[in-house]
Amino acid sequence: MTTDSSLAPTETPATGEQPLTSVGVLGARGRMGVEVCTAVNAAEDLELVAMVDDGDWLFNVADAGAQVVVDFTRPDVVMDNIRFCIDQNIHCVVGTTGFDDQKLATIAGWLEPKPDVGVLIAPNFGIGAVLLMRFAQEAARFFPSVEIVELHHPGKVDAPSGTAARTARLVASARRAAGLPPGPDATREADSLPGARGADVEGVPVHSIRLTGLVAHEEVLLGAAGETLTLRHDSFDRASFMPGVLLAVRQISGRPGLTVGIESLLGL
Ligand SMILES: NC(=O)C1=CN([C@@H]2O[C@H](COP(=O)(O)OP(=O)(O)OC[C@H]3O[C@@H](n4cnc5c(N)ncnc54)[C@H](OP(=O)(O)O)[C@@H]3O)[C@@H](O)[C@H]2O)C=CC1
Ligand SMILES: O=C(O)C1=N[C@H](C(=O)O)C[C@H](O)C1
Repeated sequence: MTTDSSLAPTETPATGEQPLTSVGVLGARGRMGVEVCTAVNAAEDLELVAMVDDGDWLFNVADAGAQVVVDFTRPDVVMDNIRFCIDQNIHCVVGTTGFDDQKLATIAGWLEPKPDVGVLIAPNFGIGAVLLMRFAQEAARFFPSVEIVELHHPGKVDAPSGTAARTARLVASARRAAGLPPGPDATREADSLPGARGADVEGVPVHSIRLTGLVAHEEVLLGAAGETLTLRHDSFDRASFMPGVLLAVRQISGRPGLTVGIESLLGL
């Protein structure tokens, strides 16, 4: 165990005579990759067989016999990595961001001739962040105003964050299902500076902050007459993502096809 989380799904199962699951990590020297390698090394039922940080060495994960690959790389390379793994019959657990419906459909198409291969893509492996998304979805229809603020370390390459984009889509979808307009009740026409009101994700404003000292944080602000509700999640350490990553690594071989998010693995 690499974390002090008490959540049952993160506990290393008793191994007995079970064979170890061979894991390869893509982006192994990155901020997340280092943490994943440490977590896999510490898990009694998993074996770290390949660490890759360069697309040219991708074949290493296949040569090393990886059964599961964990990808924390970059939005511009992750599709090639997933394609390679599917072709090699290797299950994928993907934390890299940047997926839209079109890319997910492409991956689903690649999986069609490979009925035994599983790909799980999660914009956030933090249990608290997953719950925040669920709570925001639940609350969205009760408030005419919803805005999202995501706050991250300055090295983050993408904006808005994958988590904020997914939260906004879930909120918009919950509001549509309730017969409400997806976005807030505020006007945007009079913005005097472009960007002052944030990015527009399916009608929901998303504001991105990059600040030294931060890791990964998100707030969903909901407003109605005379009241507001603020939902906030903070990842102060990348260890917060490891229980979710290990849960996915352990379950992916039993979940063929494409899975988005770890909600179903958590029974949500
Ligand atoms: N789902 C979740 O819970 C989380 C998701 N993330 C996401 O994970 C991704 C990575 O984040 P982070 O670790 O901070 O980023 P880093 O930049 O720290 O790490 C990315 C790593 O990937 C390497 N890399 C680049 N191209 C390839 C390739 N073709 N094959 C293998 N490795 C490659 C990079 O090497 P080099 O530097 O040499 O280019 C680098 O070491 C981002 O999309 C981020 O948003 C982050 C945290 C949690
Ligand atoms: O880059 C990060 O750090 C993170 N990326 C993910 C995202 O874009 O949502 C998850 C988490 O916010 C950390």
